[in-house]
Amino acid sequence: SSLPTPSVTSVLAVQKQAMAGGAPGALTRIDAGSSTYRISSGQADTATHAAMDTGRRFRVGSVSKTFTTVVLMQLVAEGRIDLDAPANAYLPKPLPDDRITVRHLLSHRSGLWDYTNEMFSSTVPGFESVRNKVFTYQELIDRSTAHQVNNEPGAAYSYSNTNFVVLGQLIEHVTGVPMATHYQQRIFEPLDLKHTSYVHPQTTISGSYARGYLRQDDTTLPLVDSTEQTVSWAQSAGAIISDAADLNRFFSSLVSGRLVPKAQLQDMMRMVPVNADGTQSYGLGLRSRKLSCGVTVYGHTGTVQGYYTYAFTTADGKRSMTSMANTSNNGSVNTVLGGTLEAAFCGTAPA
Ligand SMILES: CC1(C)S[C@@H]2[C@H](NC(=O)CCCC[C@H](NC(=O)C[NH3+])C(=O)[O-])C(=O)N2[C@H]1C(=O)[O-]
Repeated sequence: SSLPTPSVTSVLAVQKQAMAGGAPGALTRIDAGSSTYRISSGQADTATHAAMDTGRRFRVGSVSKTFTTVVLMQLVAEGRIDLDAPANAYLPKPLPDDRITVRHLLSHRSGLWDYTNEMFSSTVPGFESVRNKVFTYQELIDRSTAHQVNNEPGAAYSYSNTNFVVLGQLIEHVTGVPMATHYQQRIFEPLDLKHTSYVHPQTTISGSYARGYLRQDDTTLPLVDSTEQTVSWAQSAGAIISDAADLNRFFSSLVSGRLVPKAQLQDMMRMVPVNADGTQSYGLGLRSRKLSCGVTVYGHTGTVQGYYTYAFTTADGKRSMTSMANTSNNGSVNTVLGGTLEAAFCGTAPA
């Protein structure tokens, strides 16, 4: 492709910066045509000092939202769900506003309040209070609807985990099939994503994986090992486990039309700017970022206790990158890690 060669030196510099900022380790995998770049730094386990390596699995957080969107859009293509119908037409218990459509949920324009704002207002106590809990979708939705909405349906973009918890409930209510089965049969098996799983509410990660470390709000205190958790607070909004190779294959397959028909893919990739300079946009369960070299990449980011993830691909799927740092509650590390996008797609060094 006409893209500049990825800069391994720059990826390494970004990962070293992330570690200087407090991440025990980081990994980046770039798949560019027939070339694969595997770059890892630091530790996957700070107790055993096991080295990070790009083959390790990790919790992907909100990258899960794109997987949930693929399931939903397949059901749209099958004529079972209408994007512009009220979500209440498909739910067991109505949302407070009949005007909220399925499309509003997928584009974070429903206005539904994000219950994690309250759940994690105090980072480690919040995490410790839910890490072994199992929630129903309805319990999470009820936490949201106890609060005022952020905006009228469709009136603004306001990112909310609630939207994708409602979508998980909606898909299960319409089909009578659990999300785990949809993910497995509609995505993981067809794409042969051998290292991707949805094991909610199991707390452990199987195979080779990186441990995750949550920074405390009092940053002078030691990191908290947050690896084992149910992620029941997120489920269809954030509970998938994967690795870099599988995420690269998922996003390149998505944009190459292997997961949803053209009409649905076009719907997903119809982007609305969500930041001041228009370099970041959101479509349906999908982010895009316009990079310094003029390339726009499509994918999603993830933040779950102990793990930051960037997973993006070019519009033609010919180059994909996944980058992960095994810490969270550390905004500067998250921002620094985003520099791998410029290194991978523009071949440039971090600013
Ligand atoms: C929009 C985001 C950033 S937040 C959303 C989702 N992750 C969460 O909602 C987790 C929030 C708490 C995580 C925790 N932080 C605190 O507890 C702070 N008090 C930490 O850093 O581990 C995800 O993933 N999305 C990211 C996304 O889409 O990129």
